[in-house]
Formats: sequence, C-alpha cells, structure tokens
Amino acid sequence: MAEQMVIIGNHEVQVLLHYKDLIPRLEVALGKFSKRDSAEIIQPVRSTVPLQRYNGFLGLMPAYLVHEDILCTKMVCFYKRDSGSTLPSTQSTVLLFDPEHGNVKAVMDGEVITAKRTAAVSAISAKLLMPARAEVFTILGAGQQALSHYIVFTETFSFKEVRVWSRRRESSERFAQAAHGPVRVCGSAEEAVNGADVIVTVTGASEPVLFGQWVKPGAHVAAVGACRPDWRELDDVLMREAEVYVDSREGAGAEAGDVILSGVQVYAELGEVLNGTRSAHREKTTVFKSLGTVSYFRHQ
Ligand SMILES: NC(=O)C1=CN([C@@H]2O[C@H](COP(=O)(O)OP(=O)(O)OC[C@H]3O[C@@H](n4cnc5c(N)ncnc54)[C@H](O)[C@@H]3O)[C@@H](O)[C@H]2O)C=CC1
Ligand SMILES: O=C(O)C1=NCCCC1
Repeated sequence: MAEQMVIIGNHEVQVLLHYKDLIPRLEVALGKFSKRDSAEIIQPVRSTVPLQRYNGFLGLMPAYLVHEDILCTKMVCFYKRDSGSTLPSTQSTVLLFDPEHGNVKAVMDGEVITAKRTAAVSAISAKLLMPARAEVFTILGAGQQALSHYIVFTETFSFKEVRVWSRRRESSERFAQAAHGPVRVCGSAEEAVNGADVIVTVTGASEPVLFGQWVKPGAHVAAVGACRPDWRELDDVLMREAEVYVDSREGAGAEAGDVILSGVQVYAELGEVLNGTRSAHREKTTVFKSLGTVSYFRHQ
C-alpha cells in the first residue's frame, strides 16, 4: 500500500532546511546536472505557461535523480508586479513522488525552498567567482530574495560593508531593519554599486537596473531576476565585458533575456566549474545568470 502523503508547510521547511547542508548538496547536484548523463539526472528545461491576464507565468520544473531515486516537480507562479502592489511576486509548491508507484509522497510549500535554494546557488557562484579580497557587497532589490541572499552571503563571507538599493526607499529601509546587521541604504543603484566587489540583482525589473559602466572591473554579479527571454536586469555593456556563467546552458538559451538579447556566449555552467571541466576566472568581471533549475534535496 502507498505511504500516506505528508504536507510540509513553510515553518517546517524553515526549520529543516539549513544552508550548511543545502550548499554542499547543491554543489553535488549542479555538478551532476552538468554531466548531462541521463543515467544520473533527467531535468528538462522548464515549461512555462503565460498568465497574460495577470502579467505572470506558471513554470513547471520536473526532475528525476536516477541513483537517489528522487522524483519531484516544482510548480512556480511568478508575476511582474507594479510598484506598490501587495500581491506576492512568486509562489511555489514542490511535489515529491514515489517514482515506482507514481503517487505523491509529499507536498511542500516552496516559499522557503525557493528563497534558500536560489540564494545558496548564488553563494556557490560567489565562492567560485568573486574577487579574492571582496569587501563590499551590494544587493539591488529589497524583497524576499534580497533577504535570503543577505543571510547566506553574510553567513558565508566576511564583507566590510553591505549596501542595498531598491526602487522604493521604504522597501530598502524595511529590508535593512529585517537584516539584523549593518546595511547602508543607498539612494541610487549607481551609488550602491560604486566600488562593490559582489553584486546581487534580485529585482522584478524587465529593463536593465545594473549598467556595466558602474561596475568595478573584476567584480562578481549574481543576476537572479529577469527570468524571461525578453526581460533584463543587466545592460549589454556589462554582459559583453563579463565572463558569463549560468546554471543551465539550455535554460539560459530559452529564458535569460540578459544572455539572449545581448548575444553573448555563455562561458560555463557552475556545474562545469565544480566538475573541473571549465575554470573559474575570479580575476575577471563575472556574471552568474541564475534561472533556477536544480530543485531537489533529500533531508537526512
Ligand atoms: N533565478 C531564480 O532561481 C529565481 C528568480 N527569482 C526572481 O528574482 C526576483 C526577485 O524575487 P523576490 O525577491 O521573490 O521578489 P520580491 O517581489 O519580493 O522583490 C522584488 C524587488 O524588486 C524590486 N523591483 C521590482 N520591479 C523593479 C524594477 N522595475 N526596478 C527596480 N526594482 C524593482 C521591488 O521593489 C522589490 O524590492 C524576481 O524577478 C523573481 O522572479 C525568484 C526566485 C528564484
Ligand atoms: O523558483 C524558481 O526557480 C523561479 N525561477 C524563475 C522565476 C521565479 C522562480
């Protein structure tokens, strides 16, 4: 008889999911993914259903880890929200299946999973690609991802200064209060980025908010928003000056406006760097374009 299905809510995920476990697991998963061995991982590019009436999309993200026998699907709705909207911009659920019988074993709230997984992968990109003595960390955007990125980056690295900019100053100030650590609230994106060694873009923008002429040579940028082929967070100057890393080459070719519209070549997947088949050039200006592919994890 099939096991009873369990429902794992947000609070429980928050208690169970820790960056110290998540980061090494995601490094292994990214490496396996980049081997493109269907005997190890099957994870097609996400299918996306437009929700035109609501300015949003439903993304379906199935994955099967063959050896671990983990079959799961994340379903994520994400929206372009007007400034001042109080509706959530991302909502997701993760289903875990019994791969043999096909029944659902667990339904998990995806909010914390999405916040932590995405930030953990950006932290992996920074570990591999940020300059050797990174002192200034800037976050553009002040929402949910901004907070999870703040937490994992300040836990993992030692910065001398953390800065935030958002299109609404009140959001940046709210963020700075929630951050439980010193954060400089900046009046413009340019001010926030000036001299920064590590920059995370976590905005809902569909036009560039980060411009190459502002970015210090050798800085590392983790670009997390703009997950549609016609959306941008970064301008062409930055994309062309930087060496570009992604989570999935196929995903970037299908969904990353910053890659597609700038016409740049992707240099490597993070998994290729982790596997040692491509080098990490931390002395160069680097961009990691995140789209959110690998979403599986077994709690021990
Ligand atoms: N790459 C990935 O794996 C993932 C990407 N995302 C994307 O990351 C971005 C941030 O997500 P959340 O923090 O959950 O969203 P959120 O709605 O909580 O925060 C978005 C922030 O961006 C700002 N913003 C919105 N439009 C802007 C614009 N035109 N210019 C400048 N700032 C703008 C908002 O004021 C807010 O501070 C979204 O684009 C979301 O789709 C979210 C989850 C995973
Ligand atoms: O959870 C993910 O993965 C997402 N990717 C793209 C935009 C929203 C969420």
